[in-house]
Amino acid sequence: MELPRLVVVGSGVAREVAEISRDLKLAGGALIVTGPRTCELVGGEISRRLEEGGFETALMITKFSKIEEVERAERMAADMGAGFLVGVGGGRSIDVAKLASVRVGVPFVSIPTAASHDGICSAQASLTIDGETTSVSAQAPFGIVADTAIISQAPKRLLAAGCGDIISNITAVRDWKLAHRLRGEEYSEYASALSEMTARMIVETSSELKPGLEESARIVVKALISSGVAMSIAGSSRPASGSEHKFAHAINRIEPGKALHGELCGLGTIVMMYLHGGDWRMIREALEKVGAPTSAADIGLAEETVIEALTSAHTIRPERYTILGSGLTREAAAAAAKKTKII
Ligand SMILES: NC(=O)C1=CN([C@@H]2O[C@H](COP(=O)(O)OP(=O)(O)OC[C@H]3O[C@@H](n4cnc5c(N)ncnc54)[C@H](OP(=O)(O)O)[C@@H]3O)[C@@H](O)[C@H]2O)C=CC1
Ligand SMILES: O=C(CO)COP(=O)(O)O
Ligand SMILES: [Zn+2]
Repeated sequence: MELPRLVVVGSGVAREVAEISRDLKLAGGALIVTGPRTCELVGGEISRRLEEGGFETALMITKFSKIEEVERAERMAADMGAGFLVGVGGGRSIDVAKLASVRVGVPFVSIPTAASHDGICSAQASLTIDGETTSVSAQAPFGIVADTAIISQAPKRLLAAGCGDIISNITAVRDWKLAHRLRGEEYSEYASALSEMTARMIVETSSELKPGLEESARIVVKALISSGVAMSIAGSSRPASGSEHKFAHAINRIEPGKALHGELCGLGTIVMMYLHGGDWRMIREALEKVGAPTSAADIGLAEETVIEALTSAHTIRPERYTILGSGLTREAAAAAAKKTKII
């Protein structure tokens, strides 16, 4: 079980990045992997603070979490002889830095700029390899620096997406239990209990979570970290990624970049909860309260895309057994989507 050495969550903590790096006994240059927007907002500042603290830095701007970008980061890290990698931004930048760091054999520091995904703390990286979203074993961040002053100022869609990614743990755990019972898949009570409890806490506080509030950013970031710990306990993304994630990945395969990861996972959770015979209205209400989309129309998806994703989702990572089993018929997919009002 790989867990971070140090997790710092609070207002203004990004300013202490050099001191935190020294506390972690990090040495040598830092390759900072960041996105175009997040570089402007935070990445440049992190670089300046590290340089002032005596660390040499180089910046790599990435737009895609693709394996080619990981290879580019590896080359840049090797050229500068980086002692550690830093991911500054959303899930894509963090995943690229995370996987490149383990391939180079150096530690990795995670600096999220939004509470939008639970890869902040996980030891997995989700990347596009040969056009497919693939979950790759990487390493847990050595340190996490989550500055709630920065995170609370991110666009409100990102916070809502983060809630969707956490709420999706409810169906992910149901799928895991099903696979354990039907297929004898290895199962961890601790990982599943932590994952489920984290999701329940977000459902219970959903009416209090407001964009722009540091307290809300803190609650969601801590839940995302907790979800990442559940993945570390399991040694895979199983406690946080089931049928609803397959649906999200299927949508991305049909219409890439149409919506945020957590938004699609939230939408998928509504319909997968229905298939599990659970309280899908409770999921829908919680998503509504946090301002996340609850229908295809909310994110500009065509009904046909949703039906196609529902009927093809089981083909994604087929070894991961879920409620989708060997697939839904077109009629069943359309009926489930209509019943749950996602189309
Ligand atoms: N490894 C794991 O365990 C997990 C990985 N993931 C992966 O993470 C990704 C999803 O992450 P997500 O963060 O939703 O998506 P992105 O990384 O694509 O970020 C979405 C957008 O938000 C922008 N952004 C981030 N922070 C701010 C901010 N403070 N202010 C303004 N804009 C900001 C980014 O800017 P910029 O253009 O600068 O990047 C980007 O354009 C997916 O690829 C998913 O597969 C998700 C869950 C778990
Ligand atoms: O997104 C994840 C957990 O929230 C994990 O991603 P995968 O679906 O790629 O395993
Ligand atoms: Zn996810």
